[in-house]
Amino acid sequence: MTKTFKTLDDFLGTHFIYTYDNGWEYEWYAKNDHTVDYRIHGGMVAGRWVTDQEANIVMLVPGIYKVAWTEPTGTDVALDFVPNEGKLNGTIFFPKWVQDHPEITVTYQNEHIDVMEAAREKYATYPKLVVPEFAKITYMGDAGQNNEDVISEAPYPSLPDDIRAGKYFDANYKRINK
Ligand SMILES: C=Cc1ccc(O)cc1
Repeated sequence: MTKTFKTLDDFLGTHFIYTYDNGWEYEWYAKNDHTVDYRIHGGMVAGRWVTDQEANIVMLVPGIYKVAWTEPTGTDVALDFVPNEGKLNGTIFFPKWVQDHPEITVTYQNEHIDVMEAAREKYATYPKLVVPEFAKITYMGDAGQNNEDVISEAPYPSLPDDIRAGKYFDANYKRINK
């Protein structure tokens, strides 16, 4: 993708893969102006994936976007995308229980909201683990808004490479092997 991002509309519908400087690899999709989907390929909670997470998404100045949300786990996230420079800055605020029991969150969260809510009541919230990192964007795709094919299956090891190699989506940004 070679476009220059100028407006909020340029950002909405964009699909990203990026690697944080701590080595954690994430895939994230701006599904529409209040919704995000993501998959986690590397790091403390690799294997976790989420669709239809409500988020606040704004453009700060042309081409720079801020996204923030709070999750059923109690994890809070703030991302600042600078796609024209191929980078972002993310801060994740993990409750203590996610640091202590990351495996509970490694699932398709949408089917286990009750498990997340029970864990956040049962285990400790504090002290939180704050992870502020820059990331380099390794893939950008124009998926269009509300595309349910973008984040539609569990992460597996070659998935980011398959996407980057153009083997995962067809010309209409639909999954090839569904
Ligand atoms: C905890 C979710 C999350 C999603 C994307 C990202 O870049 C950081 C955190």
